[in-house]
Amino acid sequence: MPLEFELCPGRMIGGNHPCFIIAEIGQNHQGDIEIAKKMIKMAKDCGSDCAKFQKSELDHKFNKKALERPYNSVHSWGKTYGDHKRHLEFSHEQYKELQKYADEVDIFFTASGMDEMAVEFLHELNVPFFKVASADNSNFPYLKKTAKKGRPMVVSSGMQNMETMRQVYKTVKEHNPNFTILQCTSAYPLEAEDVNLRVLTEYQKEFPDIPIGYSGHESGIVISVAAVAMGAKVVERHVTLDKTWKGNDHEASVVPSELAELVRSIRLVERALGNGVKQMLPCEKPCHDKLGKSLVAKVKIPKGTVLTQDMLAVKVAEPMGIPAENIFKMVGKKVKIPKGTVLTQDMLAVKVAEPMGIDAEDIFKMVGKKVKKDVEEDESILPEVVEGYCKKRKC
Ligand SMILES: CC(=O)N[C@H](C=O)[C@@H](O)[C@H](O)[C@H](O)COP(=O)(O)O
Ligand SMILES: C=C(OP(=O)(O)O)C(=O)O
Repeated sequence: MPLEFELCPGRMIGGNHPCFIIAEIGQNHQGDIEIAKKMIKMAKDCGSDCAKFQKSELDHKFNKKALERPYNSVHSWGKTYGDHKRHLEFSHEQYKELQKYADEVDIFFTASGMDEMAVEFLHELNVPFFKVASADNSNFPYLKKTAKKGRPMVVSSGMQNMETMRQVYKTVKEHNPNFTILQCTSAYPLEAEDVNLRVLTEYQKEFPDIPIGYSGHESGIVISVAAVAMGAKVVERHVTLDKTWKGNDHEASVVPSELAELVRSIRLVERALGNGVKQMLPCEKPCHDKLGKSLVAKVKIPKGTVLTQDMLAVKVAEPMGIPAENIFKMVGKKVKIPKGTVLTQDMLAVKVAEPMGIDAEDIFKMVGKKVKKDVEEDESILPEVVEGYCKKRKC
């Protein structure tokens, strides 16, 4: 059983706990705090566990030239990348307001700290856990500092290979046992061929003592649901109010109806995953009673016969006999008279018996009568065992 830990106050993840679903609002709020609040409410209404943002201290995340680089994309909110990012970045005060709002709405609130200074701020803000965005999974000084703060961590693994992820695991583990690694491919939107859900299985082998999860950027919800079937204990998806809005992530996001369906589907799949113990369940009884196969005699089998396989057939039988799967165990066994058998003369013998059974002189009267309980070979046939047999001459 992979490790489980408390990711948010009162909310465990891993093991058999429900998958933790993160609605990644990211920068899909268009730089508008009212839209951001609407999205927090929407995340809650759709059943997600957490509303997440992206917090950067832009002068720490980017160098000067990177902020000055022209950003000519249709998704740009400014002439330079710096202008674009400044438009989308909420201030500390706005973060406090959003956190308060999330608290009122009753949904966990956090953000990825996109640089060390942002992590400092989020630590002061007392977020329940730190999200490490893919761009920081190779930022080892950041990982070490963040891990040392002692809050649980969700570490994404986009743009990375296994060797570096092993290093990430070791680095975080050294300072903090409570973290999860998410399989992620950083492309927007992500094609199915590039999702690589099997990495989840590899992660679980490589890192058996932490829960694993999935951060998806594909269109639709099916792949994220499949990730849960493959063992993801955390699922993160970008959310939007409109996929056609300006912004790099909207197309790879889910709209409210999809988010609600994603949550429902994940909860359904969780119910369906079960405990892995293969057994016939009580709910299968009606089907088994109607169509379950059992052993029937292919030929007349007199009492005392040693069974061979060619005497037996497998059928839907009324009443149901010995379960079909026991056919090979039956071979070599001697036949007794089972309950309900109509007696024939060759099933009966006359002996000095203990206890004394039906009088020997009644042997012919027995033929054609049914036995009410199983009679073993050589067992006395008592009057009460034979249906309609009356010991007294008068009946
Ligand atoms: C790798 C990473 O950080 N990815 C984030 C999370 O998935 C994204 O939301 C980016 O912030 C976003 O795609 C950037 O778009 P633009 O460059 O238009 O601001
Ligand atoms: C970029 C982020 O996430 P991911 O790498 O999982 O897409 C993020 O959380 O800000």
